[in-house]
Amino acid sequence: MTAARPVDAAFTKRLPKIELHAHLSGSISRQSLHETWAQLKAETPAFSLEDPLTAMPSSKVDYDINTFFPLFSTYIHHLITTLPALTSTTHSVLSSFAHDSVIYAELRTTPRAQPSFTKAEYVSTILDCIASPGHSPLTCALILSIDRSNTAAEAMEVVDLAVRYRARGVVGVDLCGNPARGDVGIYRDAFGKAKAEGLGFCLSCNVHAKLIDGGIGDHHLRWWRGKGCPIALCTDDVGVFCSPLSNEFLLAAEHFKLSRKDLVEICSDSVGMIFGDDEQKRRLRSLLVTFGKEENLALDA
Ligand SMILES: CNc1ncnc2c1ncn2[C@@H]1O[C@H](COP(=O)(O)O)[C@@H](O)[C@H]1O
Repeated sequence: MTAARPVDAAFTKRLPKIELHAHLSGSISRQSLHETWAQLKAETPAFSLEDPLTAMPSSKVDYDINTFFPLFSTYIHHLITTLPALTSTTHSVLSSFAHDSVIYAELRTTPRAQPSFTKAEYVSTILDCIASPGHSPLTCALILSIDRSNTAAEAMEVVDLAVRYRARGVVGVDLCGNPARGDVGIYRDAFGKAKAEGLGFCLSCNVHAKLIDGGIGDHHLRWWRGKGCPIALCTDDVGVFCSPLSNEFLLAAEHFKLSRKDLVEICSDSVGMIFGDDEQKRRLRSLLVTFGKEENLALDA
């Protein structure tokens, strides 16, 4: 029977997936970073940053809590310093998700200012990319992150930007950055305002950066699934860890003995967790139902 066929990479690739936790700068591929670097190098020959293909070799994915966060603060963020670079890297992220059959993504990013743009322009430019056609059937929403290195005033600025750009697709705020740093208590007012404004927020951790003990099999997915809790599989930083969402589904199927039907059900559960509106939820559910029929999977109604 079709439903009993084992999960394979082709199945998880074509499965219409929901990405609820991806950091924008961490989702940029090495190739896209390299193209940005080459452009900067051509414009400014004195530009001294190392080529991403050398600084982040494709075989290197073993970043841990000590090396992961400095990768952004000392390197990746120094490559995205112009609005054209932000635009091209954002489009490359959207295109990669679309090619991996992601049908809805909530991208998160910390508003950053540079000499050539303000934090508001940073957010607005990303929203322009998200709104532009060309990545169908992927649709995206934006979550603005408070980084644990932010001051209380900067955190409030993030929430103010989220409120200002809500009508253009900002759906929530989150807390990101090195969990070993800072005192999150200073963000009480900022999160209080986000809550009062009805913005969504969520938090996470992962295996690769050694933010949990053990390996994939020890992930808390097993515990939550056993409790009947809906779960969502997400990538966090596909540009750094090189594990697209389709691969996360494949790993989950292998390590937790999940069937094709289980994986579609995880996607359906994820739909219930999006910050998007009911119309968006209906669109995603309909795509999943169609997929289930095409794959001959006996899904619950
Ligand atoms: C491994 N799990 C994680 N835990 C916590 N924070 C993370 C993270 N992965 C990424 N970030 C946060 O996202 C920023 C990069 O994207 P943006 O420049 O904001 O788009 C990083 O600086 C880090 O603070």
